[in-house]
Amino acid sequence: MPASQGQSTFRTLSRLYVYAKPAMPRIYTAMAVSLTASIVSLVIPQVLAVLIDGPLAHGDSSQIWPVVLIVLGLGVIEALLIALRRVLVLTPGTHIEARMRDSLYTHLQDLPVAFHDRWPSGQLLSRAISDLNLVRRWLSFGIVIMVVNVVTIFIGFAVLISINWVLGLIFLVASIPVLAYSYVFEGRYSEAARRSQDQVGDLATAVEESVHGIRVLKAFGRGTFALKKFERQAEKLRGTEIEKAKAVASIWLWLLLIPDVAFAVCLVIGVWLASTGQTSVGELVAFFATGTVLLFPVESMGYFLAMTFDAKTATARFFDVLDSVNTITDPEHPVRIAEPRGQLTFDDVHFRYQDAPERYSDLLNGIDLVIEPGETMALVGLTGSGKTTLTALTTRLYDVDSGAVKLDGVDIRSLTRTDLRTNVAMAFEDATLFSATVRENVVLGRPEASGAEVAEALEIAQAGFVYDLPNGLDTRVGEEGLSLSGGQRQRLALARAIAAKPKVLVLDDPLSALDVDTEALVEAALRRILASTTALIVAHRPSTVALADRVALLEAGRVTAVGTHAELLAGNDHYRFVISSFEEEVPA
Ligand SMILES: Nc1ncnc2c1ncn2[C@@H]1O[C@H](COP(=O)(O)OP(=O)(O)OP(=O)(O)O)[C@@H](O)[C@H]1O
Repeated sequence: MPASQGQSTFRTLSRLYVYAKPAMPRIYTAMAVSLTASIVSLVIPQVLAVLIDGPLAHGDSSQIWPVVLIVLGLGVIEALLIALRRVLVLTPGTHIEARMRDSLYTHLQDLPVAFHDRWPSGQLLSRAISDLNLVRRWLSFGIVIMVVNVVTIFIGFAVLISINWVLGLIFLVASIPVLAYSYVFEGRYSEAARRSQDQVGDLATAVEESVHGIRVLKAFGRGTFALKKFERQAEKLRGTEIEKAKAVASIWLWLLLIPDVAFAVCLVIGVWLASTGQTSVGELVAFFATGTVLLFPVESMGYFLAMTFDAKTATARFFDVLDSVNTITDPEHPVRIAEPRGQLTFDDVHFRYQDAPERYSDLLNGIDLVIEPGETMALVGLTGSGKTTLTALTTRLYDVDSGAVKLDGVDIRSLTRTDLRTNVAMAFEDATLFSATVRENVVLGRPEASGAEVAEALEIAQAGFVYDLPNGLDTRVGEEGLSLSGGQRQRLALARAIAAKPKVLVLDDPLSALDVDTEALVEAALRRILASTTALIVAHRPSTVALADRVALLEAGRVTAVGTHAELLAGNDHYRFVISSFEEEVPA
């Protein structure tokens, strides 16, 4: 259970203060304006009492119209104040929502990959969209009306008691079961609200997954399977929403019933008091008119309590993400490598994924490897041996558990992440492109790259096809580059890594989706830049191994052999075994 879940409503909601602070003057003003409107509405019955007990009782018709005009004037003032309240809270609410969304997005960008491994995207999406929407509605509407309602109810009770303390006390006693039920309601509703918001996140994940994997689902005819899964989740959410609605309905029942019963009791006693001359008709009318004014604040309390608990759980879910600590941060006193040479060293590196079973030894269990400046090292190993994981350590997508990865002898944790990632660029097998232009995608790692550098990177990656796109480099590629083929996406991702002009290039099987001819062309062009760049290339194909000066063999969490391809082929059984699992033969 997230820590925030056990916290009180007040404590959770008070955490919004940091975001709401700039808007607080307007929110306080809105409360004051709204409270004035409520007080005006409470004054109207008093004026009516004066009208009934004065001009009406004495048959003084000349005094009736001025009093009627006062009532009308008060009504107009109340309406204007309510309109002003709306104007006051509308804009600050949207600003707060935008600020919270910005900080959520910034934090998500900053959090390490390990966080994103654990959190389904739909849960993050629902927090960024629907939860923040709930918080905005509460801050710009719910909290103002809640506070004003509570104050109005207190003032109203005081007025009722001042008009007639016997009848007033009956109302006061009637409020006790309402308060008790509100307490029960909090527990019941808050729990369901949290469940519902979590289920919205699960549903968003299901939609995201099925849209993302639409080709696979269609190709395997598994659309019905996805639909059934979606329906089950949607049905679960519907059940929770009904539970919430039932909880609200039951508190509404009490909030409607109890004041009505109190009204009926007061009516009987009030008529008796008036008939025995213990109170005037005017007082009685004022009492019931005031009671009627109080009905809305009392009856709407169920709605606003539900809104408050929705906002509380939404706030808790927001802070669940924001409280997630980023363990991969910049050092307090970063080291700068004045002139990076590009030597990459793995020094007794240990690493395991957080969710790996304890009985497993470390996935990387003491890696020692030195890649000299300008050297191209191929990394070879059986599938699942940890090659991709090893490459991810070079840019601190994950941090080592012990040992160190070093750039020019400096522990990469001593560099700022920006410095590190400027010096080390990666291209992944699964090439992700963003919904932006081709150019924007290519210069992602180095926005200042010149036109000539972009053209060179595209040429090396054999990505000349971009010039044939409708708007050339300015063509927007679709979400994740889905409008391009796998091989085209890989070539753009490779061009992106090359355009970053790093000292160290880390390529995780970057040519796997290319046909043999294109791969040969890319390799020939790559050789040119690899001559001056340190490179670590995960190889699944003999042709990729052929690019390398030396090959490192990853076996059981360690680098068990380093040498030229020919040396390893001649003297290492495991290497021969791994190579034999490749599809083609490598020229020795
Ligand atoms: N994000 C993750 N969380 C937990 N375990 C992971 C994660 N990524 C990979 N693993 C596990 O770590 C092991 C090594 O994975 P890795 O992708 O590094 O291997 P690989 O050698 O690159 O494999 P391949 O040659 O198939 O690409 C696998 O058993 C995998 O299940």
